[in-house]
Amino acid sequence: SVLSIGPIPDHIAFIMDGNRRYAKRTQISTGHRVGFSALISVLRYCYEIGVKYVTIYAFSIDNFKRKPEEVQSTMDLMKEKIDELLEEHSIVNKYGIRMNFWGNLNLLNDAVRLSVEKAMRNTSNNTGPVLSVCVAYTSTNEIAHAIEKSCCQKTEMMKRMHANGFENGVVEKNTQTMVTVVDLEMHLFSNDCPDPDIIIRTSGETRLSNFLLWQSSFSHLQNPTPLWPEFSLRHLVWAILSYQRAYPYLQNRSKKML
Ligand SMILES: CC(C)=CCC/C(C)=C/CC/C(C)=C/COP(=O)(O)OP(=O)(O)O
Repeated sequence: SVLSIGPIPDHIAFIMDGNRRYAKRTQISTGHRVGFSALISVLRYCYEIGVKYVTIYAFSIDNFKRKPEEVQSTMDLMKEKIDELLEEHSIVNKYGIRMNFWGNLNLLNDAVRLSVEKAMRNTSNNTGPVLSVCVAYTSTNEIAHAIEKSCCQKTEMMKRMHANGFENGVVEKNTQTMVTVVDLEMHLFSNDCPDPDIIIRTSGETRLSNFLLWQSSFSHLQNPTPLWPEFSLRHLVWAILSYQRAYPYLQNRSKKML
C-alpha cells in the first residue's frame, strides 16, 4: 500500500552479485543454489507488486573464464532449475510467465541449450509477466550482433534495389540503406521489452559490467549493500521508493528526445 502511492515500475533488471562471497561467508558449498532461491522470492515480490518485466544477469560471456569445474556446476544448476521452472507447480505456471533467454546461446552446452529452447517454446503463449534471463550474455556482444543483423538486412535491401534499378533516386537510396537507431533496436534481444526503469546490483557494486548498456540510458540505478542471497522484500521496496522519488525527472526523459 505504501508503493501504490507512486508509479509502479514496468521493468526491473537485477545483477545478482555476491553469491560466491555469501557461500564463503556462511561456509556453504554453493552460493548459486541459495541465489536461485532468492531469485524465486524476488520474482514473487515483483509480480505481486505489479512489475511486468524482470530481467536478470545470470551468466556473462566473461564468466566462462572462471574455473572449468565452477562453470560446469553453474551450468548444471542452470539446467536443473530451468527444468524445475517448467514443472506444473512452479512459479512460471502460477503467474503465466513468458521466459526469454538473451545471449549467445551457441556458447551453452547442448543440455542447457535444449532446456533453454524448451523453456522459450513452452512459455511462448503465456500472457503473464515476462522473465528475461541473460545467459552467455554481454551487452557489447548483443549490440555487435544487432549491428551485424542490421547490416545484413540493409545489404539485402541494396541487392533488391540494384536488381530493380534505383527508381526512387540516390537520396532515397541513402536513407533506406543507412543503419538507424530503430534498425538496431529491432535486432536487440530486448526488442519487445521496454527499457528497465530500475537496475539493481546487489553487494554494493556500482558498475554495470556489460549489462544492458544500450537499454539503461535512463534507468534508475540502485546498489544495495546486501549480497544477492540476502536481498529481501525490504530492499526491493526501498529501491522502488527511491525510483518513485526520482520519477518526475525520469518521466521527462526518453530516447526519442535525443
Ligand atoms: C535458471 C536460473 C535463472 C538460474 C540462475 C542461478 C543464479 C542465481 C545464477 C547467478 C550467477 C552469477 C554468476 C551470479 C554472480 O555472483 P558471483 O558468482 O559472481 O558471486 P561473487 O560476486 O560473490 O563473486
